[in-house]
Amino acid sequence: MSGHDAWADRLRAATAARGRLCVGIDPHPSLLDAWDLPRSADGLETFAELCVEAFAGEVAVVKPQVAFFEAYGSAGYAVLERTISVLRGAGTLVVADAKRGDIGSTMSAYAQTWLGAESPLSSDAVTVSPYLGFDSLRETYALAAENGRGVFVLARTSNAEGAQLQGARAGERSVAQSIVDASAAINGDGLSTVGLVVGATRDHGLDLSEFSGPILAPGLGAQGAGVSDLAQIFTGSREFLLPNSSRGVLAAGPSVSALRDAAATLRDEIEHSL
Ligand SMILES: O=c1ccn([C@@H]2O[C@H](COP(=O)(O)O)[C@@H](O)[C@H]2O)c(=O)[nH]1
Repeated sequence: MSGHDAWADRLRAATAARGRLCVGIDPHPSLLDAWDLPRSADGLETFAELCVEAFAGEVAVVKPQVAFFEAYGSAGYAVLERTISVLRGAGTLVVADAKRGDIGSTMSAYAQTWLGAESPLSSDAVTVSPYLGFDSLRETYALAAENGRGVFVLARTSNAEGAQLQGARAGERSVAQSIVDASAAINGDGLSTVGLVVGATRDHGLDLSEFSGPILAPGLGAQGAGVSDLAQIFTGSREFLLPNSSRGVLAAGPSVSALRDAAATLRDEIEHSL
């Protein structure tokens, strides 16, 4: 590492202070409608500003869904840059949900974009897909560790369609289990740079006993998972669990106080249940 606090230490401190909830910023067109905002870059900007006002400094981790910003081209990216920067400036950790995955040489460019210290999109962590090969992400893990950032690798996603690929056998174990085991091996350096994405929507069937890094668990609320499911699904992995809800919280908008209250209520339920 080069002069940065380790990602895992920053994440532990943030969740100890503000709870484990990760709130998503997912500006779905239908949410722009519901918030009486235009389906345009201006509407996106107002949406993001209201979210930032509600969540910055209040919740530990915020996860902007890059797809909904990308949809507006360069103007959308400009909004995303400001969103990330203001959240991070307020001490809220940002996980960019970009789900990047490519051959290693191209991954290096993606890694610089999301984890490089000088990038306008510089985030605390990024989601990545290992399905071009876990080892194609090696340089991404290395850059994350060097810069005190994190990476969340898709292991067992929250959607039902993921089962066919992720549950397929790779020798003695499932493909998803091989991702878990390879991630645990990288974290053997003690930095916990590599986190997993494991959906909260069902029993994942994974052996997480050797994995001590953070686990991002989407699926609460709109996808049907409940807070009461978390403790059972993630037995043994509760300390470093980041349950995620996006639409479930955003449905409370556009009122900033209602958004903040919705996040605080869910966070308290999570802390109580875990
Ligand atoms: O397995 C996964 C990985 C990522 N996601 C993302 O999380 C949010 C969930 O949004 P909700 O509105 O709470 O359903 C969204 O950005 C997904 O792309 C996921 O759901 N499952």
